[in-house]
Amino acid sequence: MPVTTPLLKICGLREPAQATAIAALGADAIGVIAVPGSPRYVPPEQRFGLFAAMAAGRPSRAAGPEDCFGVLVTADPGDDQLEELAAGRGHAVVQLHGDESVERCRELGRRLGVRLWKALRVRTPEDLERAAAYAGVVEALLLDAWQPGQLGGTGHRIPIAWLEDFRPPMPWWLAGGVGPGTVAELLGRLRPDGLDASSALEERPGVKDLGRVAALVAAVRGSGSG
Ligand SMILES: O=C(O)c1ccccc1N[C@@H]1O[C@H](COP(=O)(O)O)[C@@H](O)[C@H]1O
Repeated sequence: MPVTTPLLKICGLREPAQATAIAALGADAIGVIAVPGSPRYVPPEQRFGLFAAMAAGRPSRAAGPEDCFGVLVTADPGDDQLEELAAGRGHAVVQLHGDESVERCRELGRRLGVRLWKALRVRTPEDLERAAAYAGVVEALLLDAWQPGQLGGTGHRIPIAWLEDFRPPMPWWLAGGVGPGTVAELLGRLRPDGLDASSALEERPGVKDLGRVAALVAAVRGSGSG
């Protein structure tokens, strides 16, 4: 049976030139961090420039299903932040990386008018049982490793064995320590719809090593026949 190649998101960019280069290398999405306190935080007034730079690097220069799209990463946003997260600011998706309940996700979906992904930070295998409740409320789930005192961008991995039987009723992305050195093992054992990579590709927080990004794109594209 043919194996579908997962989509690839490169997260935590801060420089427009990197957004252009990474879209041109063939990433399916880029992520921009809107979580204050993160070393990858980008203030609201700089985000549109990053997504516009990404669009300039798209192979076809026209948005289509196969083109690179923008993801804005937030965590437990308050109502005073909704304006900066809403549609029309260059991103197609808002990734909710905090402790957002199903009800809060439903409300945010109504108020933001963008596609939503819910990140679950997985501390134990039982945490995976929370996934199904988000079906029909968000477009996709993203699994990341739980770490004390940090929301994301930690480089820590979820044990693969916990995920081998994970079949949520919606698309799912795998994050946490994804890089060119780990992708073969991941895709040999798991079938996520997408992979999300950040700190394993970095020279320093927010600055990617483009050689490592290219190696990851090649490894993911070489992983399947679909
Ligand atoms: O990257 C950050 O600094 C960050 C801060 C707050 C919430 C999420 C964040 N990043 C997300 O973390 C995962 C995994 O990153 P890594 O590959 O393990 O470094 C990814 O989904 C980022 O979107």
